[in-house]
Amino acid sequence: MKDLSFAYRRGAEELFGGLSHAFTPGVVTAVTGPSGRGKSTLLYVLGLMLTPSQGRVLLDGEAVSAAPDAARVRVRAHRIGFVFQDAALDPTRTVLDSVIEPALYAGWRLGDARASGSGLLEQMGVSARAGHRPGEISGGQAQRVAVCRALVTDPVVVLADEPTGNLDRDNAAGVLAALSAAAGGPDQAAENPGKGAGEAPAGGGSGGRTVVIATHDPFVLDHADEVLAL
Ligand SMILES: Nc1ncnc2c1ncn2[C@@H]1O[C@H](COP(=O)(O)OP(=O)(O)OP(=O)(O)O)[C@@H](O)[C@H]1O
Repeated sequence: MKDLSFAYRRGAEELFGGLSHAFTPGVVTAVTGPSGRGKSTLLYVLGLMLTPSQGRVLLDGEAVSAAPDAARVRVRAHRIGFVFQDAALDPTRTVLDSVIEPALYAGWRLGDARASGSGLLEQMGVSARAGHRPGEISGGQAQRVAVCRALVTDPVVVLADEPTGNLDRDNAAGVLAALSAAAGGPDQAAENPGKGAGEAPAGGGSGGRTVVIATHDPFVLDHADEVLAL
């Protein structure tokens, strides 16, 4: 991101104040800061759901935040995975249907989406819950399912908003290990041997994925490769 600022309304407080940072594939970056400073908003801007009021989001050197709507939608669908706060799974869908939805939206064939989704659920240790609905699984399982959903299209960027927010230490370790494994950097999972941790293969070519986590959680801050304070 380059010189990035965002305001929810014209004349409203500018968040981030012209922030620049190069996120690196294979690296897990934790974004932290006091409540209300704009951690979630920054993730939405990086995820192309909000448009910066100043500055740019660049992906492989391309100013994707300034691209026309259709191109932004394509980048979001194919290259970015998002873990929403509190998992935010659709209560009416089964776990597997929730996981494969982004792949179907990105135009994948049903069989390919199911294969990718089932494989991820297996790796994350939640395949036994594939046919259940979110009301029938634990908070830790729901967060791991949300990580599967974010990874199903094999994106190069994974953005996670407070993914360990309401979890105990073991479940937080599991979710963090899954995200570290997704990054595929040198320290992946080895430092975070959480219970039931996933071993999601790193995508995005040999350099792995770029993983950005908005968090207050001291456990995540301790184990992230780098910390960016807002
Ligand atoms: N949709 C919105 N419209 C207007 N203002 C908003 C909107 N969403 C958030 N804000 C405001 O923008 C600021 C940043 O909010 P944001 O949720 O990004 O902060 P945060 O650092 O993630 O906070 P927390 O740690 O409490 O989750 C806050 O002042 C918030 O009230």
